[in-house]
Amino acid sequence: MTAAFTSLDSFRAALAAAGGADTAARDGAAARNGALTKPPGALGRLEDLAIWVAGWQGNARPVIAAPQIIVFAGNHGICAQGVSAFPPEVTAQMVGNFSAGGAAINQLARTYGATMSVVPLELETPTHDFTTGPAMSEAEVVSALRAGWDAVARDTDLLVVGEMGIGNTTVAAALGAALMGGDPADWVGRGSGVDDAGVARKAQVVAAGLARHADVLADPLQVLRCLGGRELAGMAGAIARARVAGIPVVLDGFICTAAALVLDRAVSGALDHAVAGHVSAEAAHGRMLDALGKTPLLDLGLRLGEGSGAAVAIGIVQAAVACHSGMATFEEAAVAGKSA
Ligand SMILES: O=C(O)c1ccc[n+]([C@@H]2O[C@H](COP(=O)([O-])O)[C@@H](O)[C@H]2O)c1
Ligand SMILES: Cc1cc2nc[nH]c2cc1C
Repeated sequence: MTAAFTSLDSFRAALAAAGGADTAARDGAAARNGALTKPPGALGRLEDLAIWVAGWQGNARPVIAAPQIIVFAGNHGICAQGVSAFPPEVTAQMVGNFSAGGAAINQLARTYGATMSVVPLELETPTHDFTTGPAMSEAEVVSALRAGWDAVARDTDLLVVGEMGIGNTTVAAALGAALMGGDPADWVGRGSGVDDAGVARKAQVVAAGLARHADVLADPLQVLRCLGGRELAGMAGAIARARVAGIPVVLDGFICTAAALVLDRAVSGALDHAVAGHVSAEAAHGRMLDALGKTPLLDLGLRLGEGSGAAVAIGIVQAAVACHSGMATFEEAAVAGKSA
């Protein structure tokens, strides 16, 4: 699926042109849900999830036969400022681990029958330190958006995007602060394990980035370019592609949601095709999900990234769809309906 955009403006236009869910399929699924052999509402949020998938798949009896997980990787100039507990080489080393099948996300992909691919984005060329200049040029951010767009397979029926990028919790915090406002200190956390001094450094770096790029804060795609990272742009490109293609998406943790937030702020309704798979232990994630009006499916204390929380939530969506599409109706099973 080759991307139809070559600039941030044409990316925004492609996203804005996306259609909505198929209301006939959604209404059909709601009617079917009401006829299934269970007390009304007894499957709770699973019922809403199945109807939501039906709308985006355009099928009142949806299936999840081809879930896809894509892990984007990128490196960050701000790592030189001591914002992570791990050295930046770990990003490329983990890409090797993903390719060899040794990471958590490999095991989760296999567990839920999802295909998994990893997309390293110029790891040997970290983004520019955003405290001294824009993280990326327009050509660089568009290239990463296109890599994400093109990575979505044609037959995908449920998409998870994840990331690997030492330093990227500081990037996500900068995006959160830029797009939602508030004190930089409230957006930063321990990430992959920094101490109190590291958390304080992260807050200073975010504050410096906001001051340096004050002139672009009103434009979400320029915020992505100036304060973001390649793996976040890759995720944003893939989520946007899914929106245009009508593929439902499960969002992962803090970094994935920050990338998604950019789309929501750039084009209203851009995340109508997305649910929140989980809430991360990184405290600011919950605030971001609240702002997006998304209630996470899981709260397991995860703070790994890689798409791991969303991958576990694939199982929940599969369960919802299996019940919806596989259950008998009261009539088919000759079960008496509610008497009063
Ligand atoms: O997904 C999350 O909510 C999450 C929370 C904390 C850390 N991470 C992962 O840890 C890395 C970033 O942590 P850090 O401390 O280097 O900014 C990056 O590879 C993320 O995938 C991910
Ligand atoms: C080892 C390691 C694995 C990861 N997976 C996602 N982010 C990560 C960060 C680190 C440090």
